[in-house]
Amino acid sequence: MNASAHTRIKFCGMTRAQDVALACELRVDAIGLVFAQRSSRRLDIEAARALRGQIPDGVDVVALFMDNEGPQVQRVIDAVRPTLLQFHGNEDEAFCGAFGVPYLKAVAMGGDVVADALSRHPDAVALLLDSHASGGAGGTGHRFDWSRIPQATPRPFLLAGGLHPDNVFDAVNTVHPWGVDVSSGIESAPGEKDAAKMRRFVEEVRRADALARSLAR
Ligand SMILES: O=C(O)c1ccccc1N[C@@H]1O[C@H](COP(=O)(O)O)[C@@H](O)[C@H]1O
Repeated sequence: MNASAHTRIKFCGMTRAQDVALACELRVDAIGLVFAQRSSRRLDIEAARALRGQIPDGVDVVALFMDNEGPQVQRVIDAVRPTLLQFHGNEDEAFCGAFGVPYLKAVAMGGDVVADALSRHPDAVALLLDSHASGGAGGTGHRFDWSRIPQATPRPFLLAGGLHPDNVFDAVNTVHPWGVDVSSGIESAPGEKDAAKMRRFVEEVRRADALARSLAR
């Protein structure tokens, strides 16, 4: 058990100023802005720049891509200045590392997990274990079978996929992830976050952290 348990929280798919403001007030660790082509939460660069301007130093700004072209990724980096990139598609290590910005790499836990998928990105800051099958998008609200997570992972990992305020306490207690990532579980509609769900989600993660600390004493 970790005596200083602090599970990182990433709120993803933010599209509205009031949601970003509340996420910052709740002191989440990272805010995700989506640039994946097929997403209903996709932002254009101007909207993303405006939201980015609200986010204080110390909160990671994560730009999420899914098989976007390199020049598109670069345009977002130049205009939005994310502190982290998140690659959710079939991007290889060379592509992910080519932009000189630290990155998270999503691993598809929903299909046939290729044995070495977890080891392919030794330079990633962390892996993001999500419920999609390879080639599928995230942000679906579905969870995967957490028992598929190996005992030891080569990088720290964020747990994603189908998390919400009613299951995140169990998730943190069962899986002990480095962080949790949530999108639809704190929404009232795609891209529109629900203030009460955002608050409860953070409270439940911190309740799980407090339990972990008390068990470590
Ligand atoms: O959020 C999206 O629209 C999205 C689109 C394409 C790839 C990934 C996407 N989101 C990521 O998926 C996970 C899981 O989402 P959910 O909590 O199950 O709704 C989310 O954490 C985002 O990082």
